[in-house]
Amino acid sequence: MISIKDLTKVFPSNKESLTAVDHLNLDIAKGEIFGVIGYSGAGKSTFIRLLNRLENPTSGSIEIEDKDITSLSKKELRTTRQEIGMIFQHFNLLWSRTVRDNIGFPLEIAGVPSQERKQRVDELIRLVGLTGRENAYPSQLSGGQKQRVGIARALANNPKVLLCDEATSALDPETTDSILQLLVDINEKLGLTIILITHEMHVIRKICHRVAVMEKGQIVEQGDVLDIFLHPQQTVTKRFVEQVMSDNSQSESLNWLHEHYDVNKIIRLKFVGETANHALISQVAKRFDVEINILHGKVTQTQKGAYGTLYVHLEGPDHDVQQALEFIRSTSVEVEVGIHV
Ligand SMILES: Nc1ncnc2c1ncn2[C@@H]1O[C@H](COP(=O)(O)OP(=O)(O)OP(=O)(O)O)[C@@H](O)[C@H]1O
Repeated sequence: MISIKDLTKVFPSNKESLTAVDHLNLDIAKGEIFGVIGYSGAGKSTFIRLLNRLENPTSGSIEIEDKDITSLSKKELRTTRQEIGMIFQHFNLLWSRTVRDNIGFPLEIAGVPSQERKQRVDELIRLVGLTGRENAYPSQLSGGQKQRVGIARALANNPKVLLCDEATSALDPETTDSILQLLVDINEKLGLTIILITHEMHVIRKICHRVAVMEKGQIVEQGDVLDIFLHPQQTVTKRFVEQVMSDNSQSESLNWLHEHYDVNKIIRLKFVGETANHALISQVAKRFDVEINILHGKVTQTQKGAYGTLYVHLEGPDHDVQQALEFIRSTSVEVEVGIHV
């Protein structure tokens, strides 16, 4: 649905020009929730602003449903922009207008007659869960409610794609969850393609189907969210995955394990799907003359299913331990012997 080829944005400057987006190539399918993650300065904001031509590219092309939006005239661009909704970290609402009038604003600009506008605004208010707050002003709303207004406004003209620029970065964790859930609901209900940029891996984990990792204006790694979490290749990706996987209790537990067990007998199992490990552990215990103790584990949910890591300790005659390990390796579970903290 969206095909980006060799997209480049150079900001000229007196001293040295800066390449914020550097020959970026990406394809995004219809109905996907696609996340782009990167640290500050990676070029994410520039990239997303190129997608709706808030920035003009230096070179390259962006096709949305076979229309190259990099070669549109100003007039064509005005109508095409209605097909691309956008929400922002700081909401960008009109402070002197009520909820209803903020949501109706893009419809006014598009010349929608007032009766039809009213109907559409009512629908959108219900969709984003703002019933009862229609006549409030932005200053009277919580952060989550403001973002709901932002989402309703972005959806007003039935866009083909919704761009989210760090849409939950200004919100507390609970409100973040409710806004992310709203985005998932909208994606499922309307089949809307969503592209979001973020520096927070838990946002990617919770709602994205696929993810691209951006560094120095380029995409250095991309794939299904579950694959990226299980097999991150690049250093930057590994750091992002650790944001979600590691927590204090985990590193404390691993330190404790290191002090109390022979490290060569600690096995890390990586598995996909919650049930796999339960069946596996009991099978190993039944088939082989080994004692298997579960030491520590964590299961993480993504939009594409669960994955987890389990630390176990195997005790028994060497031969049996080796056979048990071979058996585990023959399943889809990955085995790493001798963890290092
Ligand atoms: N209008 C501009 N003029 C000159 N340089 C710019 C402009 N906008 C962005 N840049 C530069 O381009 C690079 C990428 O910035 P960008 O804001 O796209 O990154 P980002 O990944 O979104 O980071 P952040 O989350 O901090 O905004 C940075 O070095 C930034 O200073």
